[in-house]
Amino acid sequence: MAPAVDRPGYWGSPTSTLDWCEENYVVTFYVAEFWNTVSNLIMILSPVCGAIQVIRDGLETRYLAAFLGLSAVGMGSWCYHMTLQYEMQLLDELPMIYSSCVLVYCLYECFKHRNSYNYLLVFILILFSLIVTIVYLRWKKPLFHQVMYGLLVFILVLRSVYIITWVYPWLRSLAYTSLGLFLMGFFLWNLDTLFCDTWRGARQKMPPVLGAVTQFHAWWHVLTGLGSYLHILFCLYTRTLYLKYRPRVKFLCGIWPVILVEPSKKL
Ligand SMILES: CCCCCCCC/C=C\CCCCCCCC(=O)N[C@@H](CO)[C@H](O)/C=C/CCCCCCCCCCCCC
Ligand SMILES: [Zn+2]
Repeated sequence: MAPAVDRPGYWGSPTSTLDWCEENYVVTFYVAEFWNTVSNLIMILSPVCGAIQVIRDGLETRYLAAFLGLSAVGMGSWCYHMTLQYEMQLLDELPMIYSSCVLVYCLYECFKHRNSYNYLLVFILILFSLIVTIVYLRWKKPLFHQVMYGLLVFILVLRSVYIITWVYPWLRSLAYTSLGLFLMGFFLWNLDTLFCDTWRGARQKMPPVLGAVTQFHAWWHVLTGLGSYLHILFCLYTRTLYLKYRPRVKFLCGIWPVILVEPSKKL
């Protein structure tokens, strides 16, 4: 019998430049990396809930773009891990850059008047996205994408630290929870990549469901999905606080955080 990692499946041989630690086509013939695929559900569905809230409260379109961007990353990532095809990998990785650029815009423009637009920043972010896209299409090095994405995250973290240090210190817990989840996800992403042989060996000795717990790339999806969702809430809270809309965090069903603003204060 061929080793689990070489098992053929519905989508043929992988053409992506990255194949993750999860063994291919083990759970089903139709999904290359089952756990890495289904773990995207949280990244797809939670921002949909945020987007509905933005529409319902008539908030700025940029926040709708931020939530839908995160959902698009989740859908792209679903397609990529399901097929391991290069085109699907691009659907996962490029929207990570675009949606981070949307967040950079939101977070750096949060202390501006309502209905104000910074066309220069829009131009710079579109140019950056275009350059990253063109270079990455020609120079297919995952490290290039990772560095560019890491740079955007770093810019977001810097701005968040500025906001919670100098402007709204009481938003610390939201900002730190978001960052903590994100960094924990990144730590597991590294564990998955660096010690893959160890996890594969361990999984062979475990019952399948327990083995699924060691799919650390899937955990990275869950934790960064949650961290990114909370980060968008942080941006939205900062913005609506600045505009004096009296935002408050409400927990739907007692667990799921959303931002509510006063009905009379809609944009
Ligand atoms: C304060 C928290 C910042 C939150 C940033 C929110 C940015 C939201 C934008 C997009 C959401 C992306 C969510 C992750 C999707 C993961 C999809 C995925 O797994 N893609 C892989 C393929 O499946 C892809 O190849 C993976 C790329 C990983 C890149 C890792 C880069 C690490 C960057 C970490 C930098 C930490 C910097 C900390 C500075 C203090
Ligand atoms: Zn992934």
